Amino acid sequence: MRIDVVSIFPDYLAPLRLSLLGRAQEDGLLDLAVHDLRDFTFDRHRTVDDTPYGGGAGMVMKAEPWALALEQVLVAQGAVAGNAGHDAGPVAARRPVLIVPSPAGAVFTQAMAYELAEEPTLAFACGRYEGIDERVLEWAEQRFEVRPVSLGDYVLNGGEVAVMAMVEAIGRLLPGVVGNPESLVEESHADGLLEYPVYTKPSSWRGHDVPEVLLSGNHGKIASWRLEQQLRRTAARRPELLDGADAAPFGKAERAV
Ligand SMILES: CN1CCCC[C@@H]1Cn1ccc2ccc(-c3n[nH]c(N)c3C#N)cc21
Repeated sequence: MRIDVVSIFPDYLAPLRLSLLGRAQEDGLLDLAVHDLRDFTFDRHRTVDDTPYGGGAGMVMKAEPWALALEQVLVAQGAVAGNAGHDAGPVAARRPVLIVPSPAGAVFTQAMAYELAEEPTLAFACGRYEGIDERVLEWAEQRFEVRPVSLGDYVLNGGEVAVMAMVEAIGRLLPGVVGNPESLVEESHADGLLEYPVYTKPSSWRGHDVPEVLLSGNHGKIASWRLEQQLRRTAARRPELLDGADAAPFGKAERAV
């Protein structure tokens, strides 16, 4: 998978070069390109923002630098020929996905991560200030499948943190990135439930003991205990998830904790 990220703070994305995703890039499983939006400005101050029409606090990100940056992304992702002129207009049949982090977007979910992990390319537009001139999204709609996405119901200062989280959630699903793909199956949200509690040595620690069933070697009992823990945790912490999960083994009575 190729991922292109456009930001005025490219160094914010540096942690994506570390750990599992860094190894994935070294192994050729993931190709990550980060573009500085200011490289697509031509004034002395490399201006990317201006005052909002209609008044109001703050500044809005100017449209032209974004169009130039996203046109370069289209070329880099092979969606258009490199010699396409300025604003070459609508492009190839398959429009690459452009994710625009925004508090006004659809909330990012594990299901979305799985869906996006199937894409050959992804592009991310990290806004700042009060946001990006809306006409950029209108312009981009003819060239990308534009997806406004929110990390959650709280306000950040820009899109970079959201992109870091989304790229990690998506990247770890790519084949070969996580050492043991089995571990992807049992984790939170993979089956619609929160994950069960985990323990390691010593079996007794400061008066706290590991649940006996986990020391029994009885894999059937361990599996049942873990599913029960998932259901109890989900019922207690995220009851709204239980409507979509496979909670058949337990009636509503067992779900209440
Ligand atoms: C604060 N400031 C004025 C109010 C509107 C937002 C703006 C800041 N800001 C600019 C671009 C931008 C992109 C994403 C987010 C964002 N916030 N919360 C999320 N879950 C987000 C995502 N994903 C915030 C952003």
